[in-house]
Amino acid sequence: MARPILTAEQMRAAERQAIASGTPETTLMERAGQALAETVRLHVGPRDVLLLCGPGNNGGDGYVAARHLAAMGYTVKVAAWADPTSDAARWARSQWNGPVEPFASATETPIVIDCLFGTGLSRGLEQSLFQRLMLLVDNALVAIACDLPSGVSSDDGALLSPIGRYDLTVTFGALKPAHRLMPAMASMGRVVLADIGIDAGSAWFEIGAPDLPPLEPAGHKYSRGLVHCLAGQMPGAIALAANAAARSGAGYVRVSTSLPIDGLPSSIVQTGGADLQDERIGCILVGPGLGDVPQVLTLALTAPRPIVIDADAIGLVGEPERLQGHDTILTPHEGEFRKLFGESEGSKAERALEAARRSQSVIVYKGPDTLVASPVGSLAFAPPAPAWLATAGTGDVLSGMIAALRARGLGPFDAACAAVWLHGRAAEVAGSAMIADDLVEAIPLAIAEL
Ligand SMILES: NC(=O)C1=CN([C@@H]2O[C@H](COP(=O)(O)OP(=O)(O)OC[C@H]3O[C@@H](n4cnc5c(N)ncnc54)[C@H](OP(=O)(O)O)[C@@H]3O)[C@@H](O)[C@H]2O)[C@@H](O)CC1
Ligand SMILES: [K+]
Repeated sequence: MARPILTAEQMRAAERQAIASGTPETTLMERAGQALAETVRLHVGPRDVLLLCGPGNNGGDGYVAARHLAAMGYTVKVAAWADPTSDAARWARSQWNGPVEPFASATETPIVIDCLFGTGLSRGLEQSLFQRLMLLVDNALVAIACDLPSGVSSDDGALLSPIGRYDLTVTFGALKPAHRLMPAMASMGRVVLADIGIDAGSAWFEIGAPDLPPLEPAGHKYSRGLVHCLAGQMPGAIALAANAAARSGAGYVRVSTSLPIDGLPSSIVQTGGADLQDERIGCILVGPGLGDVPQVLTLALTAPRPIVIDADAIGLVGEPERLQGHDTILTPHEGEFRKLFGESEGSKAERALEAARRSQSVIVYKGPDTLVASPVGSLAFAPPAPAWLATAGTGDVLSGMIAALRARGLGPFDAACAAVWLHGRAAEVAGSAMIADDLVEAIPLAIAEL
């Protein structure tokens, strides 16, 4: 299931809404601190705990968690970097009966819980603070962040000051962009989302397992989706993409190529011609292995069909505005993105949305933190994907999967989201030593699990 992702401001608005509907702020904080303590109990053995509390509500969550952990039988120490400054945090502090030591005297402890700063972080931590925090975090057996590691900018995943490596991050109400964006996401460990009774909706969300179009009993190969791939100078890449399209459930995959391509399954048709006016085409795929052949992209853009533009073809687009009026999905990685859209300012999320708006295309902005942006402002964040996807050919596989799901009838944004999710899942199924060809083989297994 898709899960909403909220900026700090949206989260505060959702909190205000919950308070206006009759849930006091202290109740929300009680739920958050209790969820934090419960998550510790579920994941971590009975070792001594140190909670580090900041001045705001993140610190407030820490005092609540300390009380619950102590009641569960943990030996709990609390160290505060500053006295509470908000009413709710002052209340939480008053409910904690144990001692509170100064942050500077906190010593290494097996379980360290960072409740210094969360969504209210407004600048980097001062040096003495982040150095000591990193020492405590990196020397802990288990390090846990309350909402976010202190130093992370909630809305864009930037590090405002250096952070240590956490094993677990417990967040409340909704995921925040930083939980799914680099560089922050790499240091958060597993992210657990706790329900605290806040109703969170947003045009930004984490992609969940997709609903694929049902296969009609009376369907035939064309109704199940015809993907037409355009080969170029290095046909190996388009072969991989075509294979991935076929294994993603396209009824028919065809490759226009001037050279015979070795090793393609016989079910994938190779043709010398390129009749792109064929109304049965569900999606055209151009780019993998294309080389510097701009005519092929121009030809693809003459066809009034959905199109996936990947790899080399992205660099041949020229002006993003050229794609307006076409039904296009673009799949750039960082370098391809900057080549087409320039060195624009802003977070990855903002740049993805701006690129979608300028090109009136769905943008699959690839990386360890892949985003899918639509021209109308929807933004989907990929769930964490295996690191071993960073290997040659996996991008070609993704573009073939997107083309297949588009040809099968999903809209451009949904096709891209579904393919991104299945691509990550297929990589998990294929295992850490996979090559892109193994990833293709794993696609039907990932689909069969749905
Ligand atoms: N939203 C919700 O629904 C719920 C939210 N909940 C929890 O609340 C958290 C957000 O709380 P929050 O807004 O009080 O902000 P928080 O992160 O504690 O920090 C603010 C304080 O830190 C200060 N400060 C900032 N940067 C600093 C720096 N570099 N160095 C030093 N100081 C710095 C800042 O002061 P100032 O910037 O004014 O100097 C202010 O005093 C959220 O992450 C979650 O854990 C839950 O209780 C349940 C419901
Ligand atoms: K924190």
